[in-house]
Amino acid sequence: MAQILDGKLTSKKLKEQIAVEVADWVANGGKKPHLAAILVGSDGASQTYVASKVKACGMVGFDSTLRTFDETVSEEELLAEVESINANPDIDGLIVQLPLPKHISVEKVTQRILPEKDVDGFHPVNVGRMVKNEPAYIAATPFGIMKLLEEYKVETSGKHCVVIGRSDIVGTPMSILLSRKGYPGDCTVTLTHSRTKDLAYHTRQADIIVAALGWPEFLKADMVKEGAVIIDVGITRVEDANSKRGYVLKGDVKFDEVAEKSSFITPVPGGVGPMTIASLLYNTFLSAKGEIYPKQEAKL
Ligand SMILES: Nc1nc(=O)c2c([nH]1)NC[C@@H]1CN(c3ccc(C(=O)N[C@@H](CCC(=O)O)C(=O)O)cc3)C=[N+]21
Repeated sequence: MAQILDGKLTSKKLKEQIAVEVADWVANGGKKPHLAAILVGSDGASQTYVASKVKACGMVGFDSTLRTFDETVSEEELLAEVESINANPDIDGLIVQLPLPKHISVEKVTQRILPEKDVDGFHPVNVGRMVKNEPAYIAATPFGIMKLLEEYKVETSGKHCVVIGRSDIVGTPMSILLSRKGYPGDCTVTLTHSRTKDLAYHTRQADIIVAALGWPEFLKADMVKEGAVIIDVGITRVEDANSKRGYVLKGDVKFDEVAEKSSFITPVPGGVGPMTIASLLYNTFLSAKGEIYPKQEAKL
């Protein structure tokens, strides 16, 4: 039976640590970190995630600003909001919650955010710097997974890691971070996707599997080697009349049967999701301290 990689507990520890450091920073004259979030439309999941982020800011002593727009907002209006936040010296970090409506270009919006405020790590400058192992904001989900592996001292050196899903936000950066030199890294990585032939052939060889394809309960026990480490990034709302909310959350892993075979496994909820939020706070604090992109000296 696998040991649970408890993201809820680990994120709580991380947030407590951030709260202590922020209090100290502010007591020593540092500026209170401030995260701004832009939310477009009324998707239930997006609203939940953004609300969690805003709440988490309060818990660690950050200021937060939430700007919401109707899904009919024009691209131009959204870009103008991004620019206004870029120009606001009090705001350290800006995230634009994805997905965006079809008429708005994610690329355009992402590229308009100043790299030094891009605490999501989605801007090409941050992606490029991450790839080159230069100081960068690292996307919160892969960063959170790295921290979780570290917390539980999961061995990664020389391990074969199979990542399922090649998204910009999770699968691709995850494959890069895990293949990096050092801990947690030094993995041999196979990045698989919807065109991969015989996916189960690959996953059965894996010491570590990162499932990030967004297909509820896709990864079954017969696709997993005995003793593998399982990271479940999926979080899909599946209709369920028996549940009070009308849905249940399902990961990309068939948890019960895979847990019996694996050595470590992340649950959904309570695994990768909370680590994403803690990592976003971490990045925002780095920004406030000027630790990735030095802040301009205040002119007296
Ligand atoms: N610009 C941008 N940045 C993101 O980081 C971003 C995004 N857009 N769009 C969507 C994805 C998804 N994401 C999650 C964050 C927290 C949980 C989370 O806290 N989940 C809880 C459960 C929450 C619930 O009850 O629904 C858990 O797994 O325990 C999940 C998913 C951030 N994303």
